[in-house]
Amino acid sequence: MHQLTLAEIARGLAAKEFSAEELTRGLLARIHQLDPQLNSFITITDDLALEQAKAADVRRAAGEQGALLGAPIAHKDLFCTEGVLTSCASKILDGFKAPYDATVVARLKAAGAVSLGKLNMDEFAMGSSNESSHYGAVKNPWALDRVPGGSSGGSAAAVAARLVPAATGTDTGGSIRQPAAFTNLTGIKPTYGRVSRWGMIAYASSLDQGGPLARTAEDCALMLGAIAGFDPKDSTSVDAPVDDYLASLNQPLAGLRIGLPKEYFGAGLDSRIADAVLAAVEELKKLGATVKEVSLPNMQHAIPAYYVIAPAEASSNLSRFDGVRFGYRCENPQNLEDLYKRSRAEGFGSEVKRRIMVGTYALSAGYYDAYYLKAQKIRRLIRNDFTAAFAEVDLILGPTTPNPAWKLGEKNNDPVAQYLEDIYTITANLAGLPGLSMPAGFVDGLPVGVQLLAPYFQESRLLNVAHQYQQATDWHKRAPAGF
Ligand SMILES: NC(=O)C[C@H](N)C(=O)O
Repeated sequence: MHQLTLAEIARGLAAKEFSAEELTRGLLARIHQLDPQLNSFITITDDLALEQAKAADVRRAAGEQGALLGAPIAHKDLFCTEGVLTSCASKILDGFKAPYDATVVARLKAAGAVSLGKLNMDEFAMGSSNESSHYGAVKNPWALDRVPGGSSGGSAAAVAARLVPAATGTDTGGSIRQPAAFTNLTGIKPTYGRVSRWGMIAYASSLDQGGPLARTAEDCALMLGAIAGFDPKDSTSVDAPVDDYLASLNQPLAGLRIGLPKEYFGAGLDSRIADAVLAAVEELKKLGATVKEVSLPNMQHAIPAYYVIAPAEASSNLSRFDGVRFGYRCENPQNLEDLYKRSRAEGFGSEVKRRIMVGTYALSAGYYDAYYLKAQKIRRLIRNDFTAAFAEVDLILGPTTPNPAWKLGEKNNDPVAQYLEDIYTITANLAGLPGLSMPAGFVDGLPVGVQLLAPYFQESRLLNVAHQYQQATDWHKRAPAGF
């Protein structure tokens, strides 16, 4: 049963081929058996999952029919889950049980999805390799000596290893798309404002967006349909109707205009990844798409701008972790200042501290204009580049990452080397655009991702193109050996 996609599970449950309880028991056993190799789960909620599965079976027996009713999923550990440990993979939140559900969690719960637990990640979502977690690094099921990507590395590893058919993730600078690329999954970062951030522990609030990681575009469509939509509890949530993502999957691609930004195929890109991406373009041409070159001239400034804005917002957001209100508190504080200082010094890991310091510096008097304000101006230029490109094409296509998954530990001593790996994903966050990564081949047995970017709120277009591509190819069906 673990081989089934979310959509296949939905059909199987509807046809009463198996019950939610059977499915849940099977997957929980699989997680206990196989996850010690991967470390993708921080918390496995066996009892709660079985309770939810039984409740879903009761609802179905009473005539309810929702596609996700009884479907197993799991959540990145930065979504608040009522009564369940929510750590953001940080020692500072060790032992913290959220008092309420994030909107994303609540919506999936209401749809009847069964949560199997909480997934490992980079601490506070800061990282591209899932090595900064307080609970240890996550391993890539395609090569256990390699990183699964980050920060949603636990979500990616668990879904790729068939421990759960789909999972939530969040994407501030690529954290859904890059791990999806490294593990042969499909992942979509929706338009900023499409999915509620309520109850999602904030990293960089003007960039963060939640979304699904799954094995197919169809599964992403199913899950996104359940979590997208206006939420009055998130002031940045957009009050616009949600498309029927499943309904548009089967639209033909004839006449689709694809733009290949020349900056996405320049220096730094592994030529074997370039070849795989161009082969995907050929496949899309066969399906009726036309292709032309476009330009995003300000892309070269994206990494410096992102790595000023994201730490600046993080330094503000993370000030709430003071040793008083949540999670970890140092022993024997001598006074209030000592309590703050030591709780934070002992509770945060080194990458988080680095970003708090960079961000505080960038926002400090005298430097604000030179760094933060300038980065915001670059952000506008990047957005303008996309607006100009989308006047000519419907979709932008390129590699998701410049290189395949690297070895565990390889980039640990050089944070900038790791930041540079985000080159193709962060522009979508800076501009607020939706982006999707889909499997498109292998390099030395390691998965390669193709990234698709669309204008605001055109998630249905991204899912449609990825689904059509997946009807014509089978890269996404390949499973890592041993899982
Ligand atoms: N959170 C993300 O989207 C990952 C990005 N590499 C970062 O560290 O900020």
